[in-house]
Amino acid sequence: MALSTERRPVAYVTRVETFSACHRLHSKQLEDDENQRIYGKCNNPNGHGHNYKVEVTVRGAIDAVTGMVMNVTDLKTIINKVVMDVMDHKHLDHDVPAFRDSSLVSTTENVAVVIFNGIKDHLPQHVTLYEIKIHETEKNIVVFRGEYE
Ligand SMILES: Nc1nc2c(c(=O)[nH]1)N=C([C@H](O)[C@H](O)COP(=O)(O)OP(=O)(O)OP(=O)(O)O)CN2
Ligand SMILES: [Zn+2]
Repeated sequence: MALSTERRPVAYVTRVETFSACHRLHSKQLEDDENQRIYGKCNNPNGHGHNYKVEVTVRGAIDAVTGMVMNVTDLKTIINKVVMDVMDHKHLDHDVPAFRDSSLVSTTENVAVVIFNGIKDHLPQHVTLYEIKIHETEKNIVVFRGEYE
């Protein structure tokens, strides 16, 4: 059987979800006064809440038969499992194992990394996770693309 040499177009597909959660910016590796100095009002002992918007973008070749990189319905199922079931209406520091059981501070940067690492292994083999973008507020937005230095 001859292999096709035709190149397939590559596309980026994004699914957006929102979830509500509360948290406190507080490092277990710092003294209380240092936490207060660095995080200010976000170090409030009783925490504060956000309506997070998370954008999950995958990259892959468009399948010539289905016309899809991957079915967005399947992406929705993965996001529900990794993000919504775990983080929605939760206290990130007390309820989410990635923060509760570690010294990770629940900054939006770290929320993005946790979501990225949770989603990447659930994707079909031919698809890669390109980017997690989180809007913590309308003004505070973080992108993680799986990069390390
Ligand atoms: N690099 C980061 N800095 C800050 C983070 C973060 O995740 N990464 N998070 C916070 C706090 O969680 C805080 O809730 C942000 O609130 P705030 O700055 O008050 O939010 P707004 O910008 O929307 O509100 P303004 O009233 O316009 O200041 C802080 N820093
Ligand atoms: Zn906050």
